[in-house]
Amino acid sequence: MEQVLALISKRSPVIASIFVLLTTVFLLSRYFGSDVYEQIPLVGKELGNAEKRRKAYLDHAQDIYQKGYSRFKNRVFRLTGTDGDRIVLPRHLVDEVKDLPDDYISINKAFEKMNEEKYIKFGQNPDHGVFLVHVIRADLTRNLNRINPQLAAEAAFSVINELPPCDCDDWTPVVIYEKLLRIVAIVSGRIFLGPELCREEAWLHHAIHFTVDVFRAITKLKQWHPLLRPIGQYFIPELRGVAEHRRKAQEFLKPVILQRREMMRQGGPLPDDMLQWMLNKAEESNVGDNGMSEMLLGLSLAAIHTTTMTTTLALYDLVVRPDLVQEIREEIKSVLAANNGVISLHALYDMKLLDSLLKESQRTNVSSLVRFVRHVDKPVTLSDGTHLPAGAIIESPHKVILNDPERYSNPETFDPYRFMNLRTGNTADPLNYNNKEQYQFVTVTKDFMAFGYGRHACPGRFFAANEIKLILSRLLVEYDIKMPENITERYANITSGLDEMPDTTKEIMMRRVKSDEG
Ligand code: HEM
Repeated sequence: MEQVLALISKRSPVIASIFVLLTTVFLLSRYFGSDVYEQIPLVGKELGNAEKRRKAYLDHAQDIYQKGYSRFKNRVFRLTGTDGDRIVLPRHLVDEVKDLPDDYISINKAFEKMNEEKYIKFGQNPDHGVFLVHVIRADLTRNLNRINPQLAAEAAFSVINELPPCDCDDWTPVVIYEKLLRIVAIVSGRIFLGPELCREEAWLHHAIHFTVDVFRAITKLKQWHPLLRPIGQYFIPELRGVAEHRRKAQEFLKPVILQRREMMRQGGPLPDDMLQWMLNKAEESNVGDNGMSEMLLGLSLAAIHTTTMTTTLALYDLVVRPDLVQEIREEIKSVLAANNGVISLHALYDMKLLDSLLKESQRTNVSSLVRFVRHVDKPVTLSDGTHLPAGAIIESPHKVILNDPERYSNPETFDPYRFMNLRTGNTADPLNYNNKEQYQFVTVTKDFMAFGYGRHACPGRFFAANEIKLILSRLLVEYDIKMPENITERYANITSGLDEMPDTTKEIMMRRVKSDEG
């Protein structure tokens, strides 16, 4: 070894350093791969050492979760992910830990690890996260009824403004993800920053690309071994993009925040948007201007990517089913007619087939194979005797649960009516919920965690659900959609590690509905 080192260090000190580093990584990965959680069965042992299991996880994580679930459905098991071992809890134990205090089981530390905080540098003070969730619950969700007309107006405007003209007589190919990204950013921005700023390119560009670069950078970082990520970061241009977009977005927000503070001092009427609701509470919660702009960016990050992905996935499911497009369009039109043409909260609630389609789309396109990811801050012993050591990552195997025939009959079939029929009692409920409204799109249960579970379940889901329904209903009333010539299959999702994402490069064909049909 010494001879090898001497030889290469003579030639190049850089190569020598890399050699030393790789050797260290190899030795450490053997160490980290050793059974630190011996009592918990390891799935995928036969794949080889920790590094081999990590690589297998990047390529076919779903098979490993499926294997673990088939063997240990109601027991704890573990597997090796991109960042070391992960402990997978059965549903009844998720219910047990969800009630533990945050200083035992933390979502923040899990987010930091999952989202590579070390390199992305969200910079979010944990108190800001608590503040943001509080404003979303107390102001955004509680006022959905009041803000719905603004949301509906912005959806109507931006759908037509952002999509190409798509002449009524000609089908036009549209890369729909790109368009939805802008539409979602504008419609969300209407409620986050108000009607003037939500369409400002200076904000839109950086809010959108900050979000896109963050998620791309995370995916790329995960390809590197954890110990090599300090080097890997320099090969990921999106990380520089993240820093640049954050800086530019903050430059944009600074004078906006100052102007709002001035308006508050003058005591005149104040805007009715998320920024203002946050500013109204900022003093009592000790949040400064920099924290405010960090939070607005964090809000866009939480809202834009998730909402765009969910809408794109549902459209991909819909566009290959022309009869369903027609049926949903008729539902929208009849609900509109019954509500004097106004898409009120009540009207959205009545769109039960659309709601069911969205939930079935989430069931079959999971975005992430796991949910309820938490970091164990203080050791915990569960009722079955399992010891969760401090530092462990725990989770629920979301995708395999959604494909378990005991919970969802014929899980391999995409059934857009599934959740509508369960809600109305048209099909028997294998889960025997007392309240069949548990099958609504926004409801979280231990059998359906698309929006998470427990006290940290997504607080923005009510807003997101309304926004998605408003955008899709406007799009379907204004446009015909179909697949391009000679393509009949739904566009396949792209998978890597835990992620299952829509292919964001795909086109669908669009045509403006002739006005007498509209
Ligand atoms: C379809 C769109 C969305 C999806 C699929 C989604 C999904 C999720 C999930 C899975 C979590 C983690 C929950 C857990 O682990 O228990 C979460 C947390 C969160 N989401 Fe969403 N989300 C969406 C839209 C939004 C929107 C529009 C907002 C803001 C208005 C938002 C704000 C948040 C926040 C602040 C958290 C952290 C909650 C906490 O730490 O307590 N999300 N979301």
